[in-house]
Amino acid sequence: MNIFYEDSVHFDRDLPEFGTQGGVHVHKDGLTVTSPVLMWVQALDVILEKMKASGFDFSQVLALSGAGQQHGSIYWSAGASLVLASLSPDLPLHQQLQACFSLSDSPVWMDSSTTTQCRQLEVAVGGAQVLSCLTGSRAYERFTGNQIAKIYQQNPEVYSCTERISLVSSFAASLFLGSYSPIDFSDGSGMNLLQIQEKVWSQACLSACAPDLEEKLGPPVPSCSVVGVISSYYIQRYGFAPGCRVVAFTGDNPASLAGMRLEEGDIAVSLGTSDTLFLWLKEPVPALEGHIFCNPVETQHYMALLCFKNGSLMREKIRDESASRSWNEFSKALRSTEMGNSGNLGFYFDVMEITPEMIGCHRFNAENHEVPAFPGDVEIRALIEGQFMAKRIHAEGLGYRIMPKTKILATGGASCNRDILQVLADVFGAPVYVTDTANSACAGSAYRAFHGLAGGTDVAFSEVVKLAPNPTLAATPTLEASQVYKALLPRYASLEQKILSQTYGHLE
Ligand SMILES: Nc1ncnc2c1ncn2[C@@H]1O[C@H](COP(=O)(O)OP(=O)(O)O)[C@@H](O)[C@H]1O
Ligand SMILES: O=C(CO)[C@@H](O)[C@H](O)COP(=O)(O)O
Repeated sequence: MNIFYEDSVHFDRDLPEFGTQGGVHVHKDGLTVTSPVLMWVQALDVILEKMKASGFDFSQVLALSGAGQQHGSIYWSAGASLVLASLSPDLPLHQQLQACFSLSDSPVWMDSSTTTQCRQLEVAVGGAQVLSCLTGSRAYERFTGNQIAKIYQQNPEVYSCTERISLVSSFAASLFLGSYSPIDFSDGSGMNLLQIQEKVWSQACLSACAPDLEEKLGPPVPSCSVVGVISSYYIQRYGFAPGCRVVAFTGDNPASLAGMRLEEGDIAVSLGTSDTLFLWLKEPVPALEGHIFCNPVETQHYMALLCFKNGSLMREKIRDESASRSWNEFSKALRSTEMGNSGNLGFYFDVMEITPEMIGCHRFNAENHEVPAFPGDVEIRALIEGQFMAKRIHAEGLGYRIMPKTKILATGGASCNRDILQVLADVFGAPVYVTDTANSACAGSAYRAFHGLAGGTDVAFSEVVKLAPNPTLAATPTLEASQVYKALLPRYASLEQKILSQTYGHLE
């Protein structure tokens, strides 16, 4: 349960021949975003060579797993499986796999060029909410089904000579297996193709996207499945032990949930440039916002992902306006104002928010009258309480329920601010812990490999990782907090609805 080796390859710097920026190519339309698939293959060569040069003892590895950005897709050309199965240990992977891809540039999660296909998919299945109930999300441009539909429509010849489509995660697993790895349920939930309850491909979605798609995807598997053993290529070239198990790879966010060791009822709050919430859900309520994925460590459960665009940048703006650009002053304001802010509530969205779709600043006094401004201290508390009430309300909208054992794991830049974390603990009525999640997706992949090795679905993940380092307690809810927020939360929710209906009324 200790991390003893870490290394990385930086695509732009270490593989400059591919000419990427931030690991991707943004195309002229500004919407299409791809990465060269051979760059990813070569990155694996580079990292394994680095490990070998450092003296890493591959023979000690009993099992491995991994994670990849969600939604991105790889198109293997006809005959590629034969090449994959007969790799020569004398040559690096990238030299041998050059002719294996029917599409050399893989669409990645940043791509937003498939709006047409999204609307087509929603119409085909009976609407956005129906699609969300089936697959956990309404149609999103980056979700793989819509990407596949675009390729089929715009490049039918590429589609027809593709024998297999992988996600980034199952692609990387395939490289280690020397054969096509199945897609796991959790990362498979980011495709708008998988029925998250039944855990089978949705025939309605498949046929709305492209013909013969089921055979190109292969059957999906539980995320903790052992999908095979390492290919002889790695045994001969790097000294892996024969029989080293490969546990299904998954998406980076599901792997982070495993790395942070979330359990039922827990919530991870990343307070970075944007704020992101990961939730562990037992009974999901798919909605038109957020994403519900199958849970990567407990097959019968779910996880949800909610993104709030107005995170730290909004906090910085209010800090600059109301706390002389100082986090210390900002904290002082939080400490000098009372929970509930004497009934003053605020909504602060500098840029168009995702959850919910809203822009602008709105302030309400205790009588629910909109007011133009608050005193500095009140403004700061209104911002932080408002941000956390919105998180709780939208999480509960997806089926999230706070339980007596709920833990909140806070990460990201603003998680160093104990006064902000105190408000988080108070609004949720649950203790807040801080955790170092740098590389949590990698740590989560190692934990998942261990889980798969220990028996997968037959063994509780929490049992397998119980000796991992624990997060640190940072804030516990104040005694009267639950009373205060019990009254404020419904008020916040109804004011949010009021602003939304005014906005939509205005747009109409
Ligand atoms: N003491 C602090 N209090 C509140 N926010 C802080 C504090 N220190 C840093 N931050 C915020 O952390 C943000 C960076 O968070 P980080 O997780 O590194 O972002 P990213 O999403 O880019 O990885 C900065 O934008 C800053 O506003
Ligand atoms: O699109 C999503 C989640 O839906 C992204 O979170 C991708 O999974 C990429 O991950 P990062 O680059 O942000 O780690």
